[in-house]
This record gives sequence, structure tokens and C-alpha cells, in this order.
Amino acid sequence: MGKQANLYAFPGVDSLAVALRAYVLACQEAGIARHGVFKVGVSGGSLPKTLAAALLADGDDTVKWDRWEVFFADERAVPLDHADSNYALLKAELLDKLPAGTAPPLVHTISPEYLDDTQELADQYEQTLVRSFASRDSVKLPIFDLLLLGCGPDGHTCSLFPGHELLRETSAWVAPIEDSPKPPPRRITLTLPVVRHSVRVAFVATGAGKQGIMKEIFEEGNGLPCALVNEGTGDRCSWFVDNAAVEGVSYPKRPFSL
Ligand SMILES: O=C(O)[C@H](O)[C@@H](O)[C@H](O)[C@H](O)COP(=O)(O)O
Repeated sequence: MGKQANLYAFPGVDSLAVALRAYVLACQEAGIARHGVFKVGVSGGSLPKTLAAALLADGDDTVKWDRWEVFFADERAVPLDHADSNYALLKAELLDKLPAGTAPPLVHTISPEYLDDTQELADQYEQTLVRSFASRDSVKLPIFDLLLLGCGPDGHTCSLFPGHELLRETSAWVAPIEDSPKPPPRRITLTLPVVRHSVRVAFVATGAGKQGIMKEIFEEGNGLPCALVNEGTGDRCSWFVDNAAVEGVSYPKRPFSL
């Protein structure tokens, strides 16, 4: 791999959010130019809140919400109004806060009628992707315009956990997991090949609590899910972090530019 993941470090979440906005809007414009819409996948955790800080701010540039198709990079097998639902989190943090009168994005949630069977839940979500990204016969893997991901303290991303057999999945686009070490245990997740196939991948990781794992991801890799994404995407991958998260991490930090 010639080119490496971009690591952008900011003094705090406010300056991080300004850069993240510029980055997401550039991806939006590229997606719209490519196929008329912006296909973006988002995680749970702290990401929706940071995303809201970035996208709900005033700016001269425009978020074209009605051109967005939003997918979940991972989702918990719970009802859509459950406290653990990533959809409920995104709704509370971002979707419900769009300015009045905004034409909303198209949001692809899981189908709650399949909650009892995580394999079926994953298969149905994969069909949602198939319908949006054209038929599976003609498309080997869906190509997201952007995946916005978090990084867990153990190096997991989406619901792809270190050492888990799911990391070896090669054919499914969406897979179930019944034994997530981070609660709740039952979830679905995009698989590693899909994550690595995205046009761009952006990680957001903040706080001193991430320092140890950032060091391991960027200095050693160790087969951690976040490192596997870095290795598979090269400079299509960008990390938006605060200084606290990367203090002492030996890896070149770049000044942010588009
Ligand atoms: O559903 C989930 O649990 C998330 O999608 C998960 O992958 C998250 O992004 C990371 O755990 C980072 O979480 P923080 O941003 O809260 O550290």
C-alpha cells in the first residue's frame, strides 16, 4: 500500500467539527456529481453528536439533505424507538434538529419485524442495500460515497470486533452478530469488504481515553478492525481526532485540507 490513511488532529471538537463539515460536504458534492444522490453510512456511539455539531452549524455552504440517503454502518437488534437503537440516536441528535421546513434525507432503518432473527435482519438490510445500489448480480459490492465511523477503545469499528470470526466474512454485505462484547450483544453490521470498498471512510475519535488504542492502531496495527480498514483503504481513509486522542502517537499528522 503506497498511500496511508490521513490523520487530522484538532485542538478540540469545535475545530474538528468545522473540518468535518467541509469534508462531508465535499463527499456530498462528489456523490451528487456521480449519481445524483449522496449515499452515506453512519455509526452509533459519539458520532451522531459530532456530526450534528458539524452539519447543523451555520455556513455559506449547503447541506443538501434531500439528496442524502442515510444507512447504518451497524445497528443494534432492538426496536427503532429503543434507547440502544442507533437510528433513535441519530434521530434525537441530528434528524429531529434539522431546521424547520428542511426536506428530509431518505433514512434506511432496519426492519423491526425481523428482530427475533438476526440473520434475517441482516439479510433484509442487505436487500435494502441491493435495492439502493442496484442488483447484487451486477454489483459485487455496494460503493458508499462515505462511511462515517467511530473507533472503540478496543479498536472495533462498526460491529466488527478484534479477533471475531466476522472479520473473515468475504461474501455477505451485512452480517449478524450475537455476541458483541459491547452491549447490546445482538446487532447487524456492514462487513469489512464493504467498509473497505467505500469511496471514502472517515473515523471520528476524541478524548484521552482513545490514546492507547490510537497508538496501537497507528503504530502496530495488530489486525485490529480499525487498522484493517486503514490498510484496505489507504488515503481514501481520514481520521478526525482531537489532540488528546493522539498525544504520543508516532504517525504523521497532516494539516487538514480537502
Ligand atoms: O453501535 C455502536 O456501538 C457503534 O456504531 C460503535 O461501532 C461505535 O462507533 C464505537 O464503539 C465508538 O464509539 P464512541 O464514538 O462512543 O467511542
